[in-house]
Amino acid sequence: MSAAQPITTAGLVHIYRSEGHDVAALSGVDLVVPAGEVVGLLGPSGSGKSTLLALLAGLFRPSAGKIYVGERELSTLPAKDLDAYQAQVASLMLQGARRNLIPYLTGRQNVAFAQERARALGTPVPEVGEVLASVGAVGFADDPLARLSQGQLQLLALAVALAPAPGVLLADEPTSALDHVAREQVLAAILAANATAGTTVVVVTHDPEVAARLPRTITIRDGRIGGEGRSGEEYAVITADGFLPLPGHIRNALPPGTLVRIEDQEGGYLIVPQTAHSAKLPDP
Ligand SMILES: Nc1ncnc2c1ncn2[C@@H]1O[C@H](COP(=O)(O)OP(=O)(O)OP(=O)(O)O)[C@@H](O)[C@H]1O
Repeated sequence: MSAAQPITTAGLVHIYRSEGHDVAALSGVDLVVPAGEVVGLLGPSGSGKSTLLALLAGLFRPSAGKIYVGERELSTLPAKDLDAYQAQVASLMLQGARRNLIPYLTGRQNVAFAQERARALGTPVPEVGEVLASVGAVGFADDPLARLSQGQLQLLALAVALAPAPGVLLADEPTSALDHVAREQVLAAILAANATAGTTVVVVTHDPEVAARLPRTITIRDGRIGGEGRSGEEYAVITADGFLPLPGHIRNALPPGTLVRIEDQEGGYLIVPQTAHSAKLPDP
């Protein structure tokens, strides 16, 4: 069982190196998630959300930058400690329930199996029945997985992720491809894990209704933090090196290369694009 952990990333960069070309998936992410917070990660397809989640889970190392989870710094953590981190501290729920479940085991057996590494490391883990009850999966925990609905499988995938009572839950699209009722059950179970155990939660979602239920959302755009939502209000976020990503609709109006003046205003700042008139140099 692990206490809730704060997460901080500094200048996080990830480049996938493949034959012929490299892909920069993350290009400088500065993220702060206090211990016990629930945060939604939003953003267009290919913007880098899954890559960020995988790096936070310690699946691979970043190309540059730092990832702090509690006292640990993941980019330089020895392999043995990274293994213990994955077993005891951070649980990753991959997109697609079945990718988190061993198909020939029941839900109950899957949860027990998911606790083995933590047990072997001497970490106390909750009773299997307790984990299943916490997500509302007791009624179908002994059925063959092949007989279960998509929503039931997703609840079991969540139970597997919560099996070692992690301090951090990282969930990639946990409500995609679910009907309304199942989506509510999965979301409620995630929020309950946060409320009862204080688990820090980072959840990737494309679903605006799910995003609206989260207290804070972060939008990733082109491998950077492009904006934050707080209680339905959207904000742009200034990066550590002083850059200000423009919201999408303003980006369309101000193409790359546009010159703007930043003017002090009462209570704020005004961005004034250069016009043909304002660009005219004064007569000598
Ligand atoms: N294993 C890989 N090898 C090469 N490029 C990759 C790999 N995984 C992801 N990418 C590329 O990295 C970029 C970010 O991908 P990522 O999957 O992190 O985005 P995403 O926001 O999670 O997308 P989606 O919402 O579609 O899941 C994309 O351009 C993607 O094509």
